[in-house]
Amino acid sequence: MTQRVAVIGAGPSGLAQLRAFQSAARKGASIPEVVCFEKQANWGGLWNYTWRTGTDEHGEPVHGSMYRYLWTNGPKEGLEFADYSFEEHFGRQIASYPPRAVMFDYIEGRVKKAGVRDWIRFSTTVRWVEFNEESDDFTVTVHDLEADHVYKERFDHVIIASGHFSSPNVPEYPGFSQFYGRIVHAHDFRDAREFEGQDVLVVGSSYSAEDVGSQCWKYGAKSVTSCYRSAPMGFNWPDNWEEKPALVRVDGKTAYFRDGTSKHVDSIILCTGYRHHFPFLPDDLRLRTANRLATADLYKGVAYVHNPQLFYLGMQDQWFTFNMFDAQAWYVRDVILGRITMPSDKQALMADVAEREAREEAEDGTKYAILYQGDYVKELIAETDYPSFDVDGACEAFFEWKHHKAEDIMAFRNHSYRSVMTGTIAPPHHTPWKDALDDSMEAYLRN
Ligand SMILES: Cc1cc2nc3c(=O)[nH]c(=O)nc-3n(C[C@H](O)[C@H](O)[C@H](O)COP(=O)(O)OP(=O)(O)OC[C@H]3O[C@@H](n4cnc5c(N)ncnc54)[C@H](O)[C@@H]3O)c2cc1C
Repeated sequence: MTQRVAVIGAGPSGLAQLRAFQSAARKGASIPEVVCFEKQANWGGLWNYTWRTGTDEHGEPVHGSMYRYLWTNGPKEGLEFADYSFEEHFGRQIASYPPRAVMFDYIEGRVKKAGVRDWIRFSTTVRWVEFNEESDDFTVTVHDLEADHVYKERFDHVIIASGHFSSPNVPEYPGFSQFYGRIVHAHDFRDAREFEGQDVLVVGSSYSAEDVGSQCWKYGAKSVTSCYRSAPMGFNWPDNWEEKPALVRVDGKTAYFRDGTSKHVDSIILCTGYRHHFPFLPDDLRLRTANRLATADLYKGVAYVHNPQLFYLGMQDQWFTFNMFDAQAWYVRDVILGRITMPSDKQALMADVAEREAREEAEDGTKYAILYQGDYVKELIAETDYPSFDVDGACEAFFEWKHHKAEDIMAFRNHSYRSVMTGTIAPPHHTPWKDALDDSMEAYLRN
């Protein structure tokens, strides 16, 4: 009987999985029946932008965490698909930090070409997955949101590609319930113009804090204050941006910090991260991991050690994104197709995880993390027919990116880098940082 594979989510990871199976089929392999369940009405995951916050048109939690004027944070040269370059998609090289509409178009271009849209059941949320010991397969319960119909199907393998930047981590601080400005998590941040003329407090010190704070500043906030738990971001911020140690409490519209200082604030944006959240999984199948390079309990970063018929994609802290998801998806495909044999003994699977964790813990620092993930991508692609690409070149692009941010955090997106697929250098782009209200693809490509 034909094997059946369920893929949960049609974001960049889930789409990588569909493309992996399609490319094997195109080369003549016999592949399982692949069904992808996507709760949104379109593909693209986080890159499928929505203005909505809270709940969607079906009353489901909104998945999107991206905002109106989001430009890629890292250079596109680090994430380019090895089987579908930006040049192939746009017919020419484009600048290194595209706005999200351009990224969506690029993501969509590859899967449109692959012709896998009809493998996806849109507006269909996975409600529950359980493993059947006797039949050695899974029962997946889904809700067709348009028809408002719940049904179950059986699958031999389940691949979780539901992302981990959608369920916000929302801390509580004394005085929040009395604060009479707006308190919003980055998950619900959509348009920086809302904060024009305001004193904005950004809680956190990672990418969200950096970019959301920068957006507020660029779109006219009166001042930005960011606060950190362990270390400041340390960039050369503009005059009206101040970094402070941890927030302790708020009183009225005054925020108090660990060093005893205080600041008037009109709005508070919590850039306090996300949780790995799988409300559709029972305890025995549910990944419990921090956002780290070596996820807990995943052999080769993908196969769930407690049930190796279950896979997770893209659960790592992400330096590499799209091409790492591809490397993982091709690996998972080849395990399912029987081209790769994983150890059958659980101890061996767990030993692999322990080794990865030990390596991650041996050293730290950004450069190390980038190299670590680069090595991981190399390791996986060496085992499959995913087109090999210049992973070291991608690491170089990330190093240059870090360097350019340290030089000028507000203008680092004006730099361009060399494509690791085609070798051409991206044209320069002058991101209009003060007034980039036209972030459409047309405006970008005109540049
Ligand atoms: C604000 C922000 C900015 C970012 N900027 C960049 C950037 O500049 N460059 C970069 O490379 N990466 C960036 N990322 C990282 C981003 O996580 C990845 O680019 C990518 O979107 C991850 O793909 P994914 O498929 O793993 O997850 P997602 O994109 O989150 O897609 C998961 C999909 O699963 C679906 N899903 C979830 N639960 C269910 C369910 N129960 N049933 C059915 N479907 C379900 C969702 O609807 C969604 O479509 C950013 C992330 C955020 C939050």
